Amino acid sequence: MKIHIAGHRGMVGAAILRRLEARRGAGEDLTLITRTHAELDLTSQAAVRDFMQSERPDVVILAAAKVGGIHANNTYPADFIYENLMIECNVIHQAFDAGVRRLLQLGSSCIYPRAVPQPMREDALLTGVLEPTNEPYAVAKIAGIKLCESYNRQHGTDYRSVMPTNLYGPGDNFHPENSHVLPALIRRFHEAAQEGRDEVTIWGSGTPRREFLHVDDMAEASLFVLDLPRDVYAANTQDMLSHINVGSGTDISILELAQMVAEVTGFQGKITTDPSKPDGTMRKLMDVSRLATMGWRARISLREGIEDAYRWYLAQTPGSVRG
Ligand SMILES: NC(=O)C1=CN([C@@H]2O[C@H](COP(=O)(O)OP(=O)(O)OC[C@H]3O[C@@H](n4cnc5c(N)ncnc54)[C@H](OP(=O)(O)O)[C@@H]3O)[C@@H](O)[C@H]2O)C=CC1
Ligand SMILES: C[C@H]1O[C@H](OP(=O)(O)OP(=O)(O)OC[C@H]2O[C@@H](n3cnc4c(=O)[nH]c(N)nc43)[C@H](O)[C@@H]2O)[C@@H](O)[C@@H](O)C1=O
Repeated sequence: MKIHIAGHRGMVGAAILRRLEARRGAGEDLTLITRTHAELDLTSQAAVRDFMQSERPDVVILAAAKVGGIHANNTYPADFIYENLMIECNVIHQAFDAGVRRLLQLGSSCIYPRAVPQPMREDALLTGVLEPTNEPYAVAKIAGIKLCESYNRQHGTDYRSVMPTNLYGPGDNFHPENSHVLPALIRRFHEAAQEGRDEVTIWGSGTPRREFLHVDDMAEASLFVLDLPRDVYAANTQDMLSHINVGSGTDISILELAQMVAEVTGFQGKITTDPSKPDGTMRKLMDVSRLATMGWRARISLREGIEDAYRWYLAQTPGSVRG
C-alpha cells in the first residue's frame, strides 16, 4: 500500500508519519511517500498533477495547510483562504485524476457557526454565521468537506474528512504572535519563569473556552477513521461519507489553561489579561459521540499533554523551535 502524507513536516503530519512508520516497522507492507514544501508546492496545480501522476499513491492523507492562531487568521485572511482552497482543490482533484480511491483530509472545528449549540454536532455545519476572526480559513475548510462529499457522490470515491478541535504537542509552532494559544503560553510562561518576571499577560478576557487534543491522539484518531470499513463510516456520516468530529470531549477556560501552563513551567507570578486582543468564539466544544460510538476516545489528559509538549519544547536546541 502506497500512502502519500501531504504536510509530513507539520505537527499533525509528522505525528501521523511516526505512527505509520511504526506500523511499517511492525511488518505492515506500507510505502510512505513524502515531499517537503520546498520540493512540492501544493498550491501549484501543475506540480501536484505531475507528482500524483508519477507516484500514483493508493491512499492520500492531506495534513498540509496554511495554519495559525487567532491573530494570524485575522491578519492574513487572503493567505488563509487562497492557500487552503488551492491546496485542497489541487490535492483532492489531482488525487482523483491519478486514480486515488481513498483519501483523508483534515478540517477544523472553526467550520461550525460561532453561536451554535454546544457541544457542536456534525450536523450543525452551515446552520449559521461563522466567527469573523477566522471566517476565510473556515470557508476553505468547509470547501474541503464539500469537495470530498462531491467526489464521493459523483464518482463513488471514499474521501473522508476529520474535524479536529484545537491541537497541540511536539512539533507545534511556538511563534509569539502567529501560533495557537497553547504553544504561545508555554513559550511566554517559560521565558517569564526563566527571567524571574512577576507578571504574564494573556490575550483577550481569559473567559473563552476551548477544547484541546494532543497531536498523538489526533494522529491515532485520523488513522482509526481512515481504516474504518466504508459501511461503518457511511452509517455514521449521514451516508455521504462526510465529516466527523475529533476532540477530547472536555473544555477549559483560557485563564484556567494559563494557570495550568504556569504550574507546568514553574511560573509563580501574576496572570493579567489584555482585553484589546480578540477573544474569538466564546466556546468551542466538539460533540464527539459519533466517533465514540465507532470505538475511539482520546487517551492523553490535558495536564499530561502539556507536560509532554513542554518537555519537547525544552529538548529543542535554541533556535530550532518553529516560530
Ligand atoms: N494545529 C491546530 O490546532 C489545528 C490544526 N488543524 C488542521 O490540521 C492540519 C495540520 O495542521 P498542523 O500540523 O497543526 O499545521 P502545521 O503548520 O504544523 O503543518 C502544516 C504543514 O503543511 C505544509 N504546507 C503548508 N502550505 C504548503 C504548501 N503550499 N505546499 C506544501 N506544503 C505546505 C507546511 O509546510 P511549511 O511549514 O514548510 O510551510 C507544514 O509542514 C491542517 O489541515 C490544519 O488546518 C485543525 C484544527 C486545529
Ligand atoms: C484551531 C483554531 O485556532 C484559531 O482559533 P482559536 O481557537 O481562537 O485559536 P487560538 O489558539 O489562537 O486562541 C484561542 C483563545 O486563546 C486566547 N489567547 C490568550 N493568549 C493567547 C496567545 O498568546 N496566543 C493566542 N494565539 N491566543 C491567545 C485567544 O484570544 C483566544 O480567545 C483559528 O485559527 C481557527 O481557525 C482554528 O481552527
